[in-house]
Formats: sequence, structure tokens, C-alpha cells
Amino acid sequence: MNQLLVLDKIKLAYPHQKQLKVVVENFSLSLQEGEIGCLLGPSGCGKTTVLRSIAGFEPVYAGEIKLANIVLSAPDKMVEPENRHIGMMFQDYALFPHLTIEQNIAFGLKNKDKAYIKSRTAEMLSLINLADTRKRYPHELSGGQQQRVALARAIAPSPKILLLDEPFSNLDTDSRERLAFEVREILKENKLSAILVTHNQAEAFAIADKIGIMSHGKLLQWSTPNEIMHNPNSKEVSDFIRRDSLSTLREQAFMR
Ligand SMILES: Nc1ncnc2c1ncn2[C@@H]1O[C@H](COP(=O)(O)OP(=O)(O)OP(=O)(O)O)[C@@H](O)[C@H]1O
Repeated sequence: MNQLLVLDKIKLAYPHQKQLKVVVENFSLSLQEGEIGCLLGPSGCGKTTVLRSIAGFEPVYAGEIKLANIVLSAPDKMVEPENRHIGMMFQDYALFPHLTIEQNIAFGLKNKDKAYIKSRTAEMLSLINLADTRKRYPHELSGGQQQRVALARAIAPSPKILLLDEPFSNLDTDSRERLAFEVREILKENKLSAILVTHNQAEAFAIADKIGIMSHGKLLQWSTPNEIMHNPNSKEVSDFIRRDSLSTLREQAFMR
């Protein structure tokens, strides 16, 4: 299979008091076509920053990001976000409240012809099983339904890859895991590749082909869920998996 996304030794930083605060360093991973990758790690380890750099919202200070063999980011190169052919479903990337469900889905298709917009929107609505809601407004749908619409909106323009940042975090535990499985099915049926960011281990294991465990801006391991679970490459990874399992169980106990 072909490598679709390659992050090669990237360094990411934020300006801080006239200096640079490095938050991610020497970070490499590759994702093949059709694969779903998931970055997992504690709050502040740099997951969102990595995702934002792939989307083109943060520059790289070293290394490069390539998508389908094209360099998107390097210290001397920055392809604009709108020219990257990347779909996004971010935590704060809510639906437009004044647009109907079908208008929301059609949002990224503005430059296409009318017939295509109509058929693509109908296709997306049936993909997420919400054809009967097309004339409704976002506030008339449940949180899980709204997230499915956000997914359809991101998929509609046929991006090369989807980036999902904590897409299920506003949902209760049961809906969260159900939706994670549903999203996996939709992505797999459509042979779509994605990178998802979460701090919820159950979600990562439910959805991903590859999981990356992050700590303090470093990628500790990038492997299949099975490898991560049964063959962690360091004590830090095995401690994280164990500690995180406990906190997920605790979180579930409180939320039920
Ligand atoms: N705009 C910014 N300016 C300066 N520092 C930032 C900015 N955004 C993030 N940071 C810092 O970069 C580091 C990584 O943050 P990031 O949001 O990528 O972590 P995260 O793993 O996604 O965390 P969370 O799970 O809480 O969303 C943190 O120390 C954070 O404080």
C-alpha cells in the first residue's frame, strides 16, 4: 500500500516572550491509504498541535509534512489550508446553526455545479443515515446526530484525508463508543484515511488501525492497537496504557 501521509522529523513551536517554545520535536509517522490513525496522550502533550500542523494552521520549524507525495509543510514551504485537500472535524468546528442539515453538508461544495451538489448532499445524507432530517436545523438533532452531520460535511468535498480532533468528547460514554464504531464503518466503507486525536483510550482502540502514544511532544510508539496493548515498546507506554485504562473506567463510572 502507498504511504499517504508522512510526517518526517517535524518540530512545532509557539512564539513565547520573543522566543520559541518547542512543543513537538523529532516527530515522525506515516499513514497508508485507507488507514485510520489515532494520537493518544495526556492533556498538553501536543496532539492538537500536530493535527493543526497537518491542517496547515501551524508552521513546521524543522522536518516536513507530505500528503500523497506532495510537500505541504517544511521550514521554507507552507501550502495554504484551503489548498491541502484535507477535511476537518474539530471540537470547536460546530455546525452553522442558521443553515439546514443539507445546507451544512453542502457548505464545502459551493464551487461545484448545482446537480453535483444535490446528488453529493443526498449521498452524504444517506451515508450517515439522516436523509429524513435534511430540512431540519442543527439544534433539532441530538449531539451524536450533529457529529454525524459534521462528519458528512467534512467528507462531502472528497478530501484526501480527514482530521478529527476529539470528535466525540461532548457525548456521553455510550454514544461516544457507538459513534466511534459508526464513524469507523463509514470511513472504511468509503476507503477514507483519517487521523484522530483523543485522550480517551477506549475510543482510540475502537476506531484506529494505528495508535500513536504521545508524551511531552514526543511519539513514544506508533503501532497497531494489538501491538500497543500486548507489546508496548517501553515502560512509559505500558504505564500510560494501564493508568489511562483506570481513569477511563473511573470516568465511565461517574458519567453513568
Ligand atoms: N496558541 C498557543 N500558544 C502557545 N502555546 C500553546 C498554544 N496552543 C497550545 N500551546 C501549548 O502547546 C502544548 C501542546 O498543546 P496541545 O493543545 O497541542 O496539546 P493536546 O495534547 O492537544 O492537549 P489537550 O488534550 O488538552 O487538547 C501545551 O503546552 C500548550 O499549552
